[in-house]
Amino acid sequence: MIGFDEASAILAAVSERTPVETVPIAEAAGRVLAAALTAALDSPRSDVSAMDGYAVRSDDLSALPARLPVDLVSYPGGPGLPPLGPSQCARIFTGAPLPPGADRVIMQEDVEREGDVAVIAGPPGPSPHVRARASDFAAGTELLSAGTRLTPTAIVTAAAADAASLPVHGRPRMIILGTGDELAAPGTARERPRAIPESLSLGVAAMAERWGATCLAIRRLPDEPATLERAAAEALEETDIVVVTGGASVGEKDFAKAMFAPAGLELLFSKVAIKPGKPVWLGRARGRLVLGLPGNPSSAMVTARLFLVPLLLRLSGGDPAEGLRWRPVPLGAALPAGGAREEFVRAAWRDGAAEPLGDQVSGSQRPLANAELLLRRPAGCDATEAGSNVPALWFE
Ligand SMILES: Nc1nc2c(c(=O)[nH]1)N[C@H]1C(S)=C(S)[C@@H](COP(=O)(O)OP(=O)(O)OC[C@H]3O[C@@H](n4cnc5c(N)ncnc54)[C@H](O)[C@@H]3O)O[C@H]1N2
Ligand code: MOO
Repeated sequence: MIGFDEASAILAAVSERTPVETVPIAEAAGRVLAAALTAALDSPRSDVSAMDGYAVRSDDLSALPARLPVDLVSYPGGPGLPPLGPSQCARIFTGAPLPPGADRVIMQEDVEREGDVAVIAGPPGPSPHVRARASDFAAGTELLSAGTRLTPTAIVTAAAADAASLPVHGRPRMIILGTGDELAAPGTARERPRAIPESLSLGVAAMAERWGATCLAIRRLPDEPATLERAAAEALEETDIVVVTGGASVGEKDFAKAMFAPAGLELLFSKVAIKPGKPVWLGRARGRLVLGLPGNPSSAMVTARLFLVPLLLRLSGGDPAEGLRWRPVPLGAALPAGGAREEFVRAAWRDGAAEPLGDQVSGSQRPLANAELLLRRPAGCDATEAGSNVPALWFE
């Protein structure tokens, strides 16, 4: 059985990417840029004021107090200004262009007005309060490289470059096939004596959408081979990635892999030495990726976070490692020594520390309500004391 890092490396090496499309910048947030973006203009476009105040020539402040007539006014987006002559000043506002000749701005809090004259009594501070032309970036500069995810902050940079539309990878389209005779749509399980609510696909779909995928459909299927094979073939026609839940193990009705056999399933990995989620598998059929998640709900959500999220990032042109940014967090309560498989402990975030949840049973669903973090514990690790740092991921 391979380990988590090995499985992650196999996953990160898949070559599939969604096609590139050009979308209006207003629709590009969250996507991955498919080409480098260069600035169409300088920023700032000219020397501009960083404060509301008065634009002056430093030479005019050699004798204080300086009494300078306010002969000009400069607003952001206002008309161009004539040069500032000796012993003149300009009223100016934050972001407005400095008139030619001015080289610093005095904040209005440091200026007294006597009618049309500005009186500057004290020496100016060290900052000229000027943002120089192109000091942020110059036209033609590469601001974002291909492969950059357009986060809420990066989209501001892209818009500042004066881009109207952006070439980005498509959102990965996903279909979830939930297998199991016992499964019923939530709200209907009580109508059949041995049915249980099909809970998993909703969590998997929500997680995938959060990470940029579009869930085209959730299909709940009985453990019936012919039906499953038909559903597998159909899903492979329609989507970029198929996620199958349940039927991953060795039971007589575990058909998740078998249902893709007529479509020529090639396994990339099957079974990973992790707890929970050992039966997780990844394959390819008819040129589409297929990810199999175990049916136990906690196992399924853990493996969705650890494998589906990086896979969606990869498909959408991004870096799968973006999805696995482990950060050290202090442990709120001691943990016993690790077992034979690498373990991903569900924890809540309480008072600035990760508090391991009491119920770590992979079939449990109630603890998922409070599972905010996954804590990574290597196989065979020593017991960990409260207060020690452990690597953690947000479980969302
Ligand atoms: N002999 C062995 N038995 C099992 C092994 C093993 O190695 N040898 N592995 C165990 C582990 S670990 C896991 S995890 C489970 C995973 O099994 P399956 O993927 O085949 O899952 P199912 O049997 O279909 O279901 C397990 C459990 O989860 C419930 N379930 C399934 N799908 C859903 C859903 N969409 N929503 C809510 N609940 C769901 C299902 O009713 C079962 O209770 O296998 C162990 N067995
Ligand atoms: O891997 Mo299973 O997920 O331990 O229950």
